[in-house]
Amino acid sequence: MTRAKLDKKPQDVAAMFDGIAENYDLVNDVISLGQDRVWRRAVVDAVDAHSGELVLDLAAGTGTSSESFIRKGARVIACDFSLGMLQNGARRRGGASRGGVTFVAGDALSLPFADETFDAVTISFGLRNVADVDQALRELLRVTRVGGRLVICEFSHIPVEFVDKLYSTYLMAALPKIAGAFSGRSEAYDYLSESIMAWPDQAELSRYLQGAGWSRVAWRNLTLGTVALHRGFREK
Ligand SMILES: C[S@@+](CC[C@H](N)C(=O)[O-])C[C@H]1O[C@@H](n2cnc3c(N)ncnc32)[C@H](O)[C@@H]1O
Repeated sequence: MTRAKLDKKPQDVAAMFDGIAENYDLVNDVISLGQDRVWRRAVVDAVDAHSGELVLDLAAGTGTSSESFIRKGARVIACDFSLGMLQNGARRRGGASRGGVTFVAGDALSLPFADETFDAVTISFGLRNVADVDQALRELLRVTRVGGRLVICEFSHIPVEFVDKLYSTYLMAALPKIAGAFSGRSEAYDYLSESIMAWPDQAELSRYLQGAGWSRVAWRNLTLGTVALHRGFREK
């Protein structure tokens, strides 16, 4: 099976997600001990989508991160470049455009949308996988209307060093084995652990957002900082 490496070649990343699409949501529940549902609720609250708004859920995968927005009356475009993930999500929902969620194939580095299309843009557990984070943040800014907002949900780092070290041990030693038992694809979860450990911390990611043109950037930690929500606004 193809597994991505830290150079995050797009074809490797897309093929890896194609390979784990079938059990993707189940494995998330298992390895996060159900915390993924808490994180998703926090994203929905942070995006705070209103009825009639158009939301881009980038790197949406099977669309699990997209679903909750429609309950608030917004329409959602769930965009991803893994056709395996998109097809799995569309199959489960009975179509590629059903009940307010529309699946669209697209690359975060060159989004297939016009300037200022969306009221809000969000990306959950996707930004860490793109080959050029700065370009993805600039693309997200381009497709957001002036006054619109961005919410990023991504694995991050526990601010207490010895607890972070313990967590790293779990990531490297246990997580790929547990995920492998449920998915049969432990290599993909080796990549997950490695990419989390190599990912910038909360303050550094904030600087990336500011550098890409996002304003009023802030973050907050979830589950001790294993996950962080970053927020920004497009002001001009
Ligand atoms: C860990 S999954 C997250 C899926 C979903 N957002 C969730 O929270 O369950 C990461 C997703 O990012 C997608 N992805 C990675 N790089 C991408 C890119 N350059 N353009 C579009 N999607 C990308 C992958 O195909 C994969 O579906």
